[in-house]
Amino acid sequence: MLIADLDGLKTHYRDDGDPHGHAVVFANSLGTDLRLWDKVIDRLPKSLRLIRYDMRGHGLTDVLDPPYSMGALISDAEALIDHLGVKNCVFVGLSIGGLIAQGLAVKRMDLVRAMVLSNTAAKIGTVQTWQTRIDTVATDGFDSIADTVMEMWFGKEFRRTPELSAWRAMLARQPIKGYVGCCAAIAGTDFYTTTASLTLPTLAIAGSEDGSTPPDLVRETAELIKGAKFQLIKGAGHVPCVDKPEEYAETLTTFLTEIGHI
Ligand SMILES: O=C(O)CCC(=O)CC(=O)O
Repeated sequence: MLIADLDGLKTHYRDDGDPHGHAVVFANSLGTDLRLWDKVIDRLPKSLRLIRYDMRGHGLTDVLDPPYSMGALISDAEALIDHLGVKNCVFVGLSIGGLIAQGLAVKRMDLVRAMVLSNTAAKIGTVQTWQTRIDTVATDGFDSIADTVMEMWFGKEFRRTPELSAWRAMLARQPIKGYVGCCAAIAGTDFYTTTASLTLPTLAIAGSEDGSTPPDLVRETAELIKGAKFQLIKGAGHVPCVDKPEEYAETLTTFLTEIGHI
């Protein structure tokens, strides 16, 4: 098991593939851990260096008291990448991970040469919707939101499979402090202006059945960035790396090839 001590924050990560290969760094969505990427990593060329981590308050990474700021989540990603001696990675961020990608690309152009904004936007939800989520989870726990969240996370077809219960369990087993801490970070983030200043190669991915960041919202963010590509995965929900992993890996591989990362 790999743990990096990032200025006191013990961060759980995995570093797979070729240690000398071009690096791809993956950042998770809210309420998930790094297993989110298992099916995609298995389908990517092993000539790549494939790094994924549990963000603060999630998985096996330290849980600090909430609230968290988006700046802190971006600094955590930055510190891990520096710790691993990586430069010029492609940063793949899903939902809150995509907010981290946008912030990191603005802050550290030397670390990020291209980004994949998966099921994300420059701004997700409103302060009010996130405050309601924080209050509900803090008072009633994950059972009060889990069924609704599963409908947002996965396309209809996948929700009929037995695997759904495992993802529901992953959500329910996240530390509540970590989850609400990250909800607060999303609530306070609006990257419209800074993301519009970005010029790095960008691929935006949306799921046609995404109930959290619907395709039009993802497309609107892609359109802020000159030259960004947009790919819709049909039948996928908010986490297409889980419910449509073949299509996701293929889309990612095509992009990595186009930009000369493979
Ligand atoms: O998935 C995320 O990182 C946050 C966006 C969201 O609304 C998904 C959810 O509600 O679980």
